[in-house]
Amino acid sequence: MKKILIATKNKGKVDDFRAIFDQDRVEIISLLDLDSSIEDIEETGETFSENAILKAEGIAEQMNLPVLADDSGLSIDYLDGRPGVYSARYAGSDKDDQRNIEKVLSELEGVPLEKRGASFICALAFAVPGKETIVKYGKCSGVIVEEPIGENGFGYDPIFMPDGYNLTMAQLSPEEKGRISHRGKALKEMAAWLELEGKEGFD
Ligand SMILES: O=P(O)(O)OP(=O)(O)OP(=O)(O)OC[C@H]1O[C@@H](n2cnc3c(O)ncnc32)[C@H](O)[C@@H]1O
Ligand SMILES: [Mg+2]
Repeated sequence: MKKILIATKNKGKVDDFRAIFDQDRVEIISLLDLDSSIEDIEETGETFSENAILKAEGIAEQMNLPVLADDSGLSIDYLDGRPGVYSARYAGSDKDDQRNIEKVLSELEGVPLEKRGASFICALAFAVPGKETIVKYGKCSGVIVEEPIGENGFGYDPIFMPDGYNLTMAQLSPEEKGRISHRGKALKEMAAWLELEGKEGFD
């Protein structure tokens, strides 16, 4: 079985990737499965793609292995694109999903639904030691609802209702989320590109 290393310490992201890949053919491993001697990569970039490349190349170099990394976040129209690249730490350095959600909801208090448009964005980088890194993107548009609903997923999923759904992302099954999410779309683009180029693909 093929193994893919995802350069993330976010358990929710790892679960998302596991739901997207065919688990009988690909084993997903992440930084959570490796010993902690791996140096943390600082996300010093100003864009999703810069940070995705930093993470993928940083870990690929340390491990001498091909690595996938995603940098992602929520861009809210009414907040001029915030929290954006700062999504993980929007309410503080402890990366607390609950507090991040509360901050967003308080900033949108009283804002009507038609002005609550938002998009999840994902930049996905694939780094192979000694080769040029590839980056692909995915976007999922929707609205920010007024109260958190649902138990699945992670991050801002309970307050994000994707276009065409009457459910929040946290009410969708992991497989359904993978079909429509920013992460699922970026991964599909990446897989298609690797196939097109005749490169060693994922599955
Ligand atoms: O950097 P790694 O270790 O991968 O983990 P992270 O959580 O710090 O990941 P990012 O730097 O890419 O920040 C992404 C944040 O954007 C939000 N986010 C991204 N994708 C999401 C999704 O599918 N559902 C809900 N929130 C998401 C969530 O708050 C994430 O913590
Ligand atoms: Mg991060």
